[in-house]
Amino acid sequence: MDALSKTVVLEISKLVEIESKMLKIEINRGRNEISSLTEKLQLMEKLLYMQGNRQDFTAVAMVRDRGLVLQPDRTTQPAINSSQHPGESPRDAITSSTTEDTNQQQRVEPAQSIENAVLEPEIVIKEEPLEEQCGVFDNRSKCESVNPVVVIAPVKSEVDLCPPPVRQVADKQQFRLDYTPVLRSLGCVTEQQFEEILVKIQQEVDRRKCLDITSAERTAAIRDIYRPLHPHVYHLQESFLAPRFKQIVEYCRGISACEEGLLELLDEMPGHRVYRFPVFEKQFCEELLQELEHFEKSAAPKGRPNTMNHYGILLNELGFDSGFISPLRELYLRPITTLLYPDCGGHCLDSQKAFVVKYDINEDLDLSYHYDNAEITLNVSLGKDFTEGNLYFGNMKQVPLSESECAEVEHRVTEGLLHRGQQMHGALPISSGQRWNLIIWMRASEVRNKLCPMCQRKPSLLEGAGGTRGFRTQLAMIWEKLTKAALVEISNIADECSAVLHTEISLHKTENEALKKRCYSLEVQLRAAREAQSYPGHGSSLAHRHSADQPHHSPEIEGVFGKDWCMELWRDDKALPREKGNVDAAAMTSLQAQTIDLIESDPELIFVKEESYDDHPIGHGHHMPLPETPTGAGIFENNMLHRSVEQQLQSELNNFQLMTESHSTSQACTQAALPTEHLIDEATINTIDI
Ligand SMILES: O=C(O)CCC(=O)C(=O)O
Ligand SMILES: [Fe+2]
Repeated sequence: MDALSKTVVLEISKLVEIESKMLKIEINRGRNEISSLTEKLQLMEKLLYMQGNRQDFTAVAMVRDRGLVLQPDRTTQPAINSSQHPGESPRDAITSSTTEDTNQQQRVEPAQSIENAVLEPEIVIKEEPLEEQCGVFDNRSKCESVNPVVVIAPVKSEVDLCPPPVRQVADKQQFRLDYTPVLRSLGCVTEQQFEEILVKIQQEVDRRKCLDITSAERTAAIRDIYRPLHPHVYHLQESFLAPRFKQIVEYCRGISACEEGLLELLDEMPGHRVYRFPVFEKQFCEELLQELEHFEKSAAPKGRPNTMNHYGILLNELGFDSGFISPLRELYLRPITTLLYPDCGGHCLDSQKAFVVKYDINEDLDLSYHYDNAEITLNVSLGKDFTEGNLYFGNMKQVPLSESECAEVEHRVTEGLLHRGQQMHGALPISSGQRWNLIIWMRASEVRNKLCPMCQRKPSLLEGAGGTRGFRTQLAMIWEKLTKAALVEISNIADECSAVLHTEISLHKTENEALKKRCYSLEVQLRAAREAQSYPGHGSSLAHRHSADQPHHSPEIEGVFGKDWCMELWRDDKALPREKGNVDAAAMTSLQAQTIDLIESDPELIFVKEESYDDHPIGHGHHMPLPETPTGAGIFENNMLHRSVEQQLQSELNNFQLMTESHSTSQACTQAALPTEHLIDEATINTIDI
């Protein structure tokens, strides 16, 4: 197993080494390209600014999460229904979902109209790891169209200029063809201006390419630097969850659960498929906020939650994913989304991007109209003492803005709003306090592998940085190698073990054979001794020889195995435990019993004893057939066997008594006169007749 661990370490080190080399290359390349693209972007900003002030439309470059969001002012985004009701304020166009919401609506100050909304141009760039921008469809793979989607559109006629793939951005001619009309309309007319834009775009592309690396670096730094205030909030517990939420989930887990039944348990925004329900307990929200504020104040590095929110926290970098967000998605949210959104991958959500967004009077106040890079989004309000800041929802992104009708939804602390990621929505400005929200963008690779939700194309997946294969794939290969190595190692160990066992078995066999012979020999001597007893004149020499050759302690057969004869092993004393001092006498009794038994009955009885030698079990095929014994066939139990031998000895002695009385003198004289060696020889061929 030690060799195995070494292989693991070796393989993983190799993998990490390759991975880091690839990352370094990527970093360098990205750094070089960033500077040139930055300039281009600046120029583009200028152009758009000029254009925004000059023309009566909003230059909205909606990036569809992975591209540039160029919007002159964020307050222009809630220009809800403005096209349908010219002159009406965006907020007037919002329809409320509940009575409470209606009251809320009446209290709201009218927002700026589109006409007066064009203030400062703003470039909002989605800041997510590249793989989250457009089609991370499996580990390390990315949708090929990774460059920003430049969607430059007046509000009333959104124009989506699909992006050329990265390679083509480098192809100036192609870019010119694709973008010249729009850029011209925005005031980009000279060759120099055009060049500058190209540089900026390229820089943005490259910046995005590095995002996963910088995120990994931040994650590592946070792990090193940051000490949590409430470590327990990182691990999802049932006690964090609102009782009603648990009931809803319980219902969804039931086999008879259906959408209609579920809808009775939720607040629904009619026609929008937006649902509201309690998610967390108030106390948990407070503790989570304390933890997040503690992190905010710490020296740990922080990334922007996305391209649109400037303030907030990426929960994966802080370490919330594995212990909190993933189980929340898998165990609690998926049963709900399975019933509510089977058509949007609600049944197969398999990853997420989770973050917290923060709104404050001196920071972000609201969030522009947008859609998410998600199949389903859960947005939970965490607090803190804010007023206003409701959400509003329009149609799915495919529906032209001019045809969209929006509705405002009150967002209450501890409650969640569940909606399709591709449904257009935004957050209205807060008027006081802070507003913190937990956002979980839930994704289904099954869905996005077919159609990228950001560029609406079938994604052609690219290998991510880190070699030709994804990290997981490589890890799987290492695992396979390890399994094979383990198999070989384990087989070797098994082979060794069985070889030892086989050797031991054959040793035992040899030992048994020798012991058998020895038993016969002793038996012969015993017999001679008996006869000497009956015929004192002839037997004295044999009796003497017996006592000299076979002392009454364990005999040794050094010539056979170079080890002591072990009577205990042979006889298996487990069933008849004895004090050490009694062993020798008992051994001899038993030996005598066996010796006679060998002659009286089938010698194979000896092998039955060996089988009960359970410290060295004999494998299949080595079992000896059980003889029919006077005490019954196949008795393995040691003391039973021992008793049977004793009984046999007793009967043997009785027989012997009878025989000595009835034997003729001549017979006895002939036997007694035989030399001992000859007797032994005869005994070994098992032909002694008594
Ligand atoms: O601020 C909010 O509640 C909306 C956040 C949101 O829609 C998003 O992050 O995708
Ligand atoms: Fe959103």
